Amino acid sequence: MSGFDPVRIGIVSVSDRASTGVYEDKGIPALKDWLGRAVRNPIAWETRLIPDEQDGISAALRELVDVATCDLVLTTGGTGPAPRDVTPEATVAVADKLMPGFGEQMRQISLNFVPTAILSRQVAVIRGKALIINLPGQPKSIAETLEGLPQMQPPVPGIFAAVPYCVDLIGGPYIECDEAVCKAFRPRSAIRAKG
Ligand SMILES: Nc1ncnc2c1ncn2[C@@H]1O[C@H](COP(=O)(O)OP(=O)(O)OP(=O)(O)O)[C@@H](O)[C@H]1O
Ligand SMILES: Nc1nc2c(c(=O)[nH]1)N[C@H]1C(S)=C(S)[C@@H](COP(=O)(O)O)O[C@H]1N2
Repeated sequence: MSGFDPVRIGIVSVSDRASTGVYEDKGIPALKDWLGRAVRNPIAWETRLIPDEQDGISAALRELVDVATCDLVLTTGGTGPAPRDVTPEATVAVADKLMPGFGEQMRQISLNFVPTAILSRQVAVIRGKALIINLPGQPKSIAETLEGLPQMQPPVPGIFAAVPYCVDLIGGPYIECDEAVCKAFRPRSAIRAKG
């Protein structure tokens, strides 16, 4: 027994071209790589590679939360202004609650990497006992937004620092991070004593 709660994580790569084989999907591997390094809990993965279709994206999110019982779902792609970029609309359509701070913080972080950061309309929402977060489609933006720039002065925290406590608050598993990758923050009263 590892002593860590098991966590079920859904990953949705939204890309017309990757889902039809025009290019290889790099979104799912990039998310698995970063999360696999950052999260110490045993992870059960649910992955989906789908085109930029609003109803299909919403259906995948509903299925991952309601049927596959994911605690956390991350999407990548389809957050921009192009006509087929509809991931934020599909995500809001399945929301019980909006969590605007995630999108605000991601755009701030991304401005340190690209001047076009504000073109991402990414959102985060709660559905049931799951947190759903949109990330941009550029595979490199995954580590950029999740990890931030902890070495910078002053440090820019990545958005994943707030994910474990958010998941606590909605009744999910106690997520623990490898501090070398991500310094998660919880108020002292919420930190679980080591068993
Ligand atoms: N799943 C993916 N795998 C590999 N590269 C990707 C992926 N998604 C996006 N990219 C890269 O990031 C760029 C910007 O992503 P964006 O989501 O805007 O793609 P897009 O232009 O809408 O095309 P598509 O939906 O066909 O991936 C793409 O042009 C592509 O180079
Ligand atoms: N961290 C980060 N954020 C980023 C980018 C990036 O390369 N890195 N690309 C930007 C660009 S160019 C666009 S158009 C928007 C939307 O991207 P998407 O449509 O691929 O989701 O994300 C923006 N946010």
